[in-house]
Amino acid sequence: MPKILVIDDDRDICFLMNKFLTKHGYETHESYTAKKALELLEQITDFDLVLCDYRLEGVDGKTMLLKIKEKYPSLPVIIITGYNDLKTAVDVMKMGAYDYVTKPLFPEEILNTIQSALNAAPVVAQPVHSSNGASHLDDHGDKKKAFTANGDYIFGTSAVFQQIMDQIILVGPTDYSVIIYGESGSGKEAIAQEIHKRSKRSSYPFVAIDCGALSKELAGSELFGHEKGAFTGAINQKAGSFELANGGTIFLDEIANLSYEIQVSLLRVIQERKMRRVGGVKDISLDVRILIASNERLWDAAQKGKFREDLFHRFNEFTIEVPPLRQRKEDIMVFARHFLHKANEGLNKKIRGFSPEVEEIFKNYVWHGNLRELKNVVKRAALLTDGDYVEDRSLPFEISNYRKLLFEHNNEGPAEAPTAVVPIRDTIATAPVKKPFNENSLKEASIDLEYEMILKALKETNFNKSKAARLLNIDRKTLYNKIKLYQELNNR
Ligand SMILES: Nc1ncnc2c1ncn2[C@@H]1O[C@H](COP(=O)(O)OP(=O)(O)OP(=O)(O)O)[C@@H](O)[C@H]1O
Repeated sequence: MPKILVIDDDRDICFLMNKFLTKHGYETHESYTAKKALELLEQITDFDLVLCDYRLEGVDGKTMLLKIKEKYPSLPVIIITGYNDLKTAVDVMKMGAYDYVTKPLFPEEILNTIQSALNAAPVVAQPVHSSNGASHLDDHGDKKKAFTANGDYIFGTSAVFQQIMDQIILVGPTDYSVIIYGESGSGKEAIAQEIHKRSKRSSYPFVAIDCGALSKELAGSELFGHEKGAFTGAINQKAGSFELANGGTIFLDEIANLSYEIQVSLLRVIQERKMRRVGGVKDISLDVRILIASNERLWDAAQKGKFREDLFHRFNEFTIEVPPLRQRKEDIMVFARHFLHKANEGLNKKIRGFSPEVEEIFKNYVWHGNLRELKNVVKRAALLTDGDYVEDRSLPFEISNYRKLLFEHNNEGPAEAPTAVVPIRDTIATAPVKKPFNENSLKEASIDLEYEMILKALKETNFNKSKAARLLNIDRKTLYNKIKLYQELNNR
């Protein structure tokens, strides 16, 4: 029976999750505080999954995630977050969370996410064997059909995605290292998997490692393995990711986060094509293709002294740039339909598509969390849809009202004639993390609270900004200034 740790200071949520998950055959343990959760993780060492609220009293989700990952790097962690914290959710994904679910919580949605987290091999993705692809992709020609080999990976229709696809086709069969650049959730790992599938290594493992989630202390052991007794806690001998990937491909996500020492070891492994486990004396021969991903330009990181230049040159054999979803709007509905098709399968539903309003909203929304955000929004909307089409009422408030929430960003001129427009959603997405009870962040916490009140007033007045300002007992200009300040704070 899989063991799940639920961490939430809302006791009702813990209670309900406990009841619901137990009914579905899981053993659950709950904790209302970060401290107790960490104690539980010390006592019970065989949890299969952690479900953790982002805003715990005194500790934010990032710190909590780091602590969990420090001890159990491959334990899947699902973060519970409000839509206001989406930017933060994106960040925790970068740090190795498996996925996030947004409040209000829907048990079925959580169950779905838990099941896919438990079914997903945490590190080693199995070689893919071909099966029938998704039907709606068939009219794109043979070459491209191959991309649906596991029925899961699809291609967009934008010119830029076509170009990415051509690059995958070109570089896939070679043994080149590839650097994949792109925002979080834009599909870098999916591209890496596709490259692997198209290589002669496809029947060997594909191992994905999130370097952002590796603590400095454990990174060596995670990547290169360790011998029994190599350090305190090394109770057994363990093979590292490189060894597991032997013959196949290793994907190092957020590579710039690796410490300098590990970068040195990595260079040695690449140059000599062999490695030693931590505490080991025997060399192990390696034949592994390395694919890497980064949010940050590695050349820039090298200039700042954060990333070794020699390592950069080793990897810099081929580069793929994945633009954010908002810059390839033609892809949005292609992916939305694909995710709906997958959600239908998972939920045993037959939703036929999206209402024209939803399509319009999707095309105009900013998608800071890229494909991952789109996938989660579609999954939830599918869950809430009873009819044939997904309607806008099934979307999160911030998305369905995105246009209404467009906010003038003009301090001086009349509000009616704005010179620039700043989507309020941007400020939501970059909301600073509230750190209650921390003296230093008291100011941030109060700004955050102000922002929530502003959003509430806008909702209550149906987005009439003058009325909202009156309700808040401030003038319109002050309202704009507050939003501007909020955004500046978040852009720091
Ligand atoms: N071409 C695709 N077809 C189908 N699903 C995709 C495709 N690309 C990405 N996805 C889905 O979108 C989500 C995000 O993709 P992925 O994990 O590859 O992004 P990423 O850029 O590696 O994110 P991060 O930097 O946060 O690790 C995943 O659930 C993935 O399955």
